[in-house]
Amino acid sequence: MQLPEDFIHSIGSLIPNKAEAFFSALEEDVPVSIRLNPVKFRRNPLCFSPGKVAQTVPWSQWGYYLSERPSFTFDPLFHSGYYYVQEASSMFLEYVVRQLVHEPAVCLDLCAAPGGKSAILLSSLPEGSLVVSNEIVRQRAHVLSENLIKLGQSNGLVCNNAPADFAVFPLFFDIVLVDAPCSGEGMFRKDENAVTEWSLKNVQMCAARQKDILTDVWNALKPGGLLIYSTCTYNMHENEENVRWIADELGAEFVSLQVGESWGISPALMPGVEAYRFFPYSVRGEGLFLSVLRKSASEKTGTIKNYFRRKNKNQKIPLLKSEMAEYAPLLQNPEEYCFVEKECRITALPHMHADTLLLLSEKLRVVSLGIEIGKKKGCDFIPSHALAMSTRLNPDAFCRYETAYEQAIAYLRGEAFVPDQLPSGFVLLGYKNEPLGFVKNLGNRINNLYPREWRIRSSHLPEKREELFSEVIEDPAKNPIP
Ligand SMILES: C[S@@+](CC[C@H](N)C(=O)[O-])C[C@H]1O[C@@H](n2cnc3c(N)ncnc32)[C@H](O)[C@@H]1O
Repeated sequence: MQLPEDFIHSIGSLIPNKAEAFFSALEEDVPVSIRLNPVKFRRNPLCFSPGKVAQTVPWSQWGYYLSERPSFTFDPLFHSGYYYVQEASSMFLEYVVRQLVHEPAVCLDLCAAPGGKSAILLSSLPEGSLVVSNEIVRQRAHVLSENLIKLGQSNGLVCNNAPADFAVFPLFFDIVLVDAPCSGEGMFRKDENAVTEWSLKNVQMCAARQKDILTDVWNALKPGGLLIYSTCTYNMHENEENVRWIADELGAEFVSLQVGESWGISPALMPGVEAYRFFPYSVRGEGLFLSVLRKSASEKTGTIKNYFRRKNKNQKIPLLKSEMAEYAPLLQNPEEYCFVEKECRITALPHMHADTLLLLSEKLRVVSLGIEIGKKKGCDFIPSHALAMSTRLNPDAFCRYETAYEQAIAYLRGEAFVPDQLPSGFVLLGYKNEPLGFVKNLGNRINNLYPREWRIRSSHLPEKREELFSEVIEDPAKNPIP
């Protein structure tokens, strides 16, 4: 790897005693890891195929290092949201959440695409929490939405806004995660572009932009709320200097975490700063910096209740309680949801978050929220892919058809799907018992309803079909499933 001279010098002064170990670690292979989707796993516990898993990720209950990189594109379970391909260091957020958050929280993931950290928040925050996943770049916001829809949770909202847009929600969020856009030094091993785009000037530009982002969103955090700040870079300008600045200028105190001694996590490199650093010479993962700060509780208090006194005069999305009966059978525990309609699309919102979600929808550019149930088309109702992915789908609402591997791949490619015997009407296809999506059997033809933009585009199949999961428990004791 050809590293910029200035970067070599900056690492030399950042970690003089470890620089050599650092540069040799950069020449090593990138570890491959996945994080199981707990909600889908609990519902349908499958076993890893023998030899696929090398080790568990110590700071994550659901993270696994794989023994080699499989072709994820050709694994139907990847498309059904059974797991998320995620770099191991970033799974540390799961540990942070488990250690610090014990009450349901309203959480903003400000820089969320492609969605790895939102996936963790959605599955690790206490039951009853709500996660707003925001991404400023429109196209990336759609990728974010796709990734989160596959996870099948109903307690989320995906939006496409600038950090300053959250100024209309003063003191609203219990937790704000800023996984900031950065100079990406921690990704050099994974991403050659990160190396070519790096410069000292870019580091300064990133550090200044991070401060702007933090300033813009700060007022949206409740007094006493948690700010989790992270980057995937090593230099102090984007890390310790920025969190020191948050503590001093914005008014916050550092929150300490107890971390496992054998995990290889390093402390902050600046006195008086509490942070957790992941270097590739001591941790199996890429570079990560993470620090948690608690906003001073002394600021004037405002609670979410205040919002609801002022809001709802111009409610744009009518609640459709009267039509609930029609959609209720599609969900398990339908009494926990209300149904809303906008532009012929029906969405189920958890009752406990409906007011908050509707309030947020008034001010933000929403990409997706709750569970999109389906679309009205003339007299027809077409179930949406989000319903197929949802863990709240009533398993008895649709006829199901279990596909063979080749059929599953053909379906995910958007090809015509011709099984032997398929019930008529909407049918939910599955693979290894995990829903893949809907088809509509019209008798003379079968419509493939898998979203066009999400299809597998590659036309070849890998020579060897090596699946990550098998249903067969050959020796349960040997399968490292939690
Ligand atoms: C490190 S990535 C986030 C990764 C994500 N949290 C995850 O775990 O998958 C940073 C994100 O910030 C977005 N971004 C870039 N400029 C931004 C800005 N000025 N304000 C907010 N977000 C920005 C990028 O588009 C990118 O998606």
